[in-house]
Amino acid sequence: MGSLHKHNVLSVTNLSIGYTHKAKDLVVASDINFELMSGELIGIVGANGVGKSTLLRTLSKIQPSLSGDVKLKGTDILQYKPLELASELSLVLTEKIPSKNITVQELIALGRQPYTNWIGTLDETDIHKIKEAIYLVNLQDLIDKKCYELSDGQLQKVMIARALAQDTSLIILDEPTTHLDIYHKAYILKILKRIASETGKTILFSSHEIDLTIQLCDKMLVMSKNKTSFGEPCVLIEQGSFSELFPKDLIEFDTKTGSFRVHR
Ligand SMILES: Nc1ncnc2c1ncn2[C@@H]1O[C@H](COP(=O)(O)OP(=O)(O)OP(=O)(O)O)[C@@H](O)[C@H]1O
Repeated sequence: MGSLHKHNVLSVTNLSIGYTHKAKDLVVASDINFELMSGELIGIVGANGVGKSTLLRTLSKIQPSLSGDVKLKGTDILQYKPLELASELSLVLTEKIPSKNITVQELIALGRQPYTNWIGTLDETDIHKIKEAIYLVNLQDLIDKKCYELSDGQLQKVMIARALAQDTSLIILDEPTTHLDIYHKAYILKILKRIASETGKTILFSSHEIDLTIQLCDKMLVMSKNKTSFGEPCVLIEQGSFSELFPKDLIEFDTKTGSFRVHR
C-alpha cells in the first residue's frame, strides 16, 4: 500500500476522557485532537496513570467519552453497531486471553468471529484470512501448540495475528511489548510497522518504550498531565514534547539522541 492511497481512518476532535462517579466527571485528559491515516504506525506514550489505557478504551467504545467526537472512517463510533465496529476495529489487550487451553490456530481463528455464523463455521475467506495472518506474523511453526505452551513474546505475536485475522482497518493494542526483553520489544514493534505499511492498516498502540517508539513510529501521541501533543517523532522532539513528560529531578530527555538520560 503506497502513501499515494492514504486516507483518513480515525479523527478525534476536542475529546475529553475520564470517568463519571456519582454524577461527577473525573477528567483524566481533555482537548485531545488527532487524525490517523491508513498505513500508519502510531505510538501513545506518557507517564503511569496519565490516561493511555483510558484513551484506548474510549476509542474502542468500551467506555464512553466525557465529551468530543471520535469518527471512524467518517462515522461517529457511537453510530456503529457492535458487529459493524468489530469489522472495522480490533483491540488487543494482552492480559485478556479467552482461554490458554486452545491451540494457536484456534485462537487466531477467533478473530473471524464478527464474520462467521453463530456456530463459527469458517468459509474460504475466513480460512484465507487466518492463513494470511499466520504468515504475516511468521507463526507457521507454532500453529498446533497450545497457548499455555508459549512464551510471552510468542503469545504477543499470536494476539497480533488474531487481530490481523479480524481484518479491520484499525488495530489498537494496549502495551503490546510489556514483559518482553529489549530485543523482542523491537521485534514486535518492527512487525507492527511492517504490517501497517504492507497492508495499509492503521495500528495504534500504547507503550512505555519511548526510545523505540520514537525510532519506529510514523506518528506519536505524547500525553502529559496538561497537554496532549500529536505528530511525527522528530517534530515532537523539536517542540520539546518529551521533555515535559516527567519531573526533571531524576531523568532528562536528550534531544540529540532522542532518549532519556539518568542524572548521575
Ligand atoms: N475505573 C476507573 N474509575 C476511576 N478512575 C480510573 C478507573 N480506571 C483508571 N482510572 C484512573 O484514570 C487515570 C488514568 O488511568 P490509565 O489506566 O488510563 O493510565 P495509563 O496511562 O494507561 O497508566 P499506566 O501507564 O500505568 O498503565 C488514573 O488516574 C487512574 O487512577
